[in-house]
Amino acid sequence: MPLIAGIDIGNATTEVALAQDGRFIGSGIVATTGMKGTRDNIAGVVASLQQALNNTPWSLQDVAKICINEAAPVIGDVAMETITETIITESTMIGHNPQTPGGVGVGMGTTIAVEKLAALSEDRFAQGWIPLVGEEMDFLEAVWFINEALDRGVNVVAAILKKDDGVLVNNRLHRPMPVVDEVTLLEKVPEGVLAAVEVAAPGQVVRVLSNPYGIATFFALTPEETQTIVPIARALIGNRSAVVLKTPQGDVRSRVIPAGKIFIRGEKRGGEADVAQGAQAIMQAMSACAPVRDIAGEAGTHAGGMLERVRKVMASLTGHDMNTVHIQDLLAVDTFIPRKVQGGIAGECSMENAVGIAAMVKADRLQMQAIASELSARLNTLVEVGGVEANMAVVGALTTPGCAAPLAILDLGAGSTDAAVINSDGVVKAVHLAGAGNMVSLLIQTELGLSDAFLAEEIKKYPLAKVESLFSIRHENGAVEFFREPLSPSVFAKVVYLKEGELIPVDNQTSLEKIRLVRRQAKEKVFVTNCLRALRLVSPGGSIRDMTFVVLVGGSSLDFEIPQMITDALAHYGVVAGQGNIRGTEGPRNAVATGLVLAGDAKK
Ligand SMILES: Nc1ncnc2c1ncn2[C@@H]1O[C@H](COP(=O)(O)OP(=O)(O)OP(=O)(O)O)[C@@H](O)[C@H]1O
Ligand SMILES: [Mg+2]
Repeated sequence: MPLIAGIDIGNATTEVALAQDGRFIGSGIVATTGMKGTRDNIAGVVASLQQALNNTPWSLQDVAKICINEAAPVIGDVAMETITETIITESTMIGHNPQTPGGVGVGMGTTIAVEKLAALSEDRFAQGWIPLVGEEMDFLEAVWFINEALDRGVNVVAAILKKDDGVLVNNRLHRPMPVVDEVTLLEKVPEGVLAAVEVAAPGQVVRVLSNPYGIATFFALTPEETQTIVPIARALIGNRSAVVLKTPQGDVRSRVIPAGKIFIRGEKRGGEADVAQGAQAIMQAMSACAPVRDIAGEAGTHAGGMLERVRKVMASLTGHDMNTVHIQDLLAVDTFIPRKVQGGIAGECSMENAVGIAAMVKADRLQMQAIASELSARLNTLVEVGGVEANMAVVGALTTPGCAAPLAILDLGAGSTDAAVINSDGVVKAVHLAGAGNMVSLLIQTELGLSDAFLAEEIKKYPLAKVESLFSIRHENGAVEFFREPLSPSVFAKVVYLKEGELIPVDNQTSLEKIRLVRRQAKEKVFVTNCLRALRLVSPGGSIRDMTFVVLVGGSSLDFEIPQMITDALAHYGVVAGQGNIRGTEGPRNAVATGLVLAGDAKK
């Protein structure tokens, strides 16, 4: 009864396939412990193996041989290079999304402390006035000041409040006007300067102040001055309310931070790319240098710092010298990050251009050998480093009913996207590329400005809906679903995701459409790009058209939309893609672990 176990240590999960006399008898899956390819993985390996054994009469002592994968970790995908930044050196705008601005419309006038309205001389009544209300003042008192001024004929056109009383104030005014509230740094708003205040109707966004020519019209700006306020207008796009102040010293600009260069050393040629040129330039340089040996960043820049960090983390975890850690692949994607506008008055954010990068470290056979020996000593069994993941994945994928060589596979994991082709003689060609599920979650998290990585992971995995009434929801595809029992008031009017029949609210002010768009784009940017890139590299003739069938395996092929996206993209090349079903029972999971067992068995 010799038992043999194949164990796939992944960036996210450690999977086990367990076989006895050439027959599979169990599987296990647990979250990977520690960084892939390091000693910390052992705890997860043991737990996963134990799980696979749980449904069998055997125990750890009965396992005669274990085959582990040659693991190449993907790290550094947390690094985002900001390439633009909006800086306001003088207080020149307020553009935020308070929950409750009051009124609607645009008002243009001079700022004044609310209590000073009473002291205005009559000849100044007609010019527009915008009172500033600090936190020490009760809203009723502020209303009294404004109404009293209006009654005397003072032309009050808008108001700016520190506290969140916008609606309370507006409801009591004798004349409707835009009221912006929650301006936390109100004391930084100078008195006696020209200002424009805009509040959009509920469900709408500001139109006048998010348009540079709109601002130029109000302040009678010259073409040169209009140039300098473009960043303000850009930062105000999508807000419900906005204030633009004209201060003589106002100095707003969008500047490009030197993001630095990336140097690529290929087997045949080297190349470089400027991070500020965006993802496309980087990926072009990458493909020109394929196959890549190592990647470095320019010293003293963001890019350099990021790639060196990757090397450093790996070196410290494996106890090797930094110079021996090679970065073998990198995926760059264009993205946006909400960044605090420097000099803003109400905690404004502006979406800045950025490049997200996932970097993969070359698998280190010696390191894997060390893990194998330690595991061997611990379990008192034979442990072998079985083989390269993608090669094993093909072997595993071939257990899918209806599959036979020649065949191509795509293993969509957490850290890497792997591809392999096997021809009719059984010869395998494989690649291992950086960027997969973790990168998608990271893009969702940053583009939606979520503080919580778990929420981003959930948004990636589950479809959205909007709760329209206590008895109905509208799914993201437009379908309406009714319920017999009333829904919980906690989800009312919220955007929710549907997880195993449960409605979970997304407590974020972003609209369903925006979340869906960000989610789908993140998946396309990572998986469609990587799948095409990977298939091109393994295709015998260098063209995706040479392939007919592609089997999708790995955790990310369980996604509710990624397989369709890839099928669609490959259909243009006449390639048919479908989800694998490993051993006819495991779905797209367990391919590498199953392949390790089969390869290990064959070696005997
Ligand atoms: N139901 C699901 N829908 C969408 N994505 C999913 C689902 N289940 C798992 N995933 C994603 O699959 C990924 C994990 O896949 P897998 O376990 O194959 O990776 P791994 O082998 O650990 O990583 P790698 O091969 O890169 O080392 C994670 O990014 C996870 O978010
Ligand atoms: Mg994997």
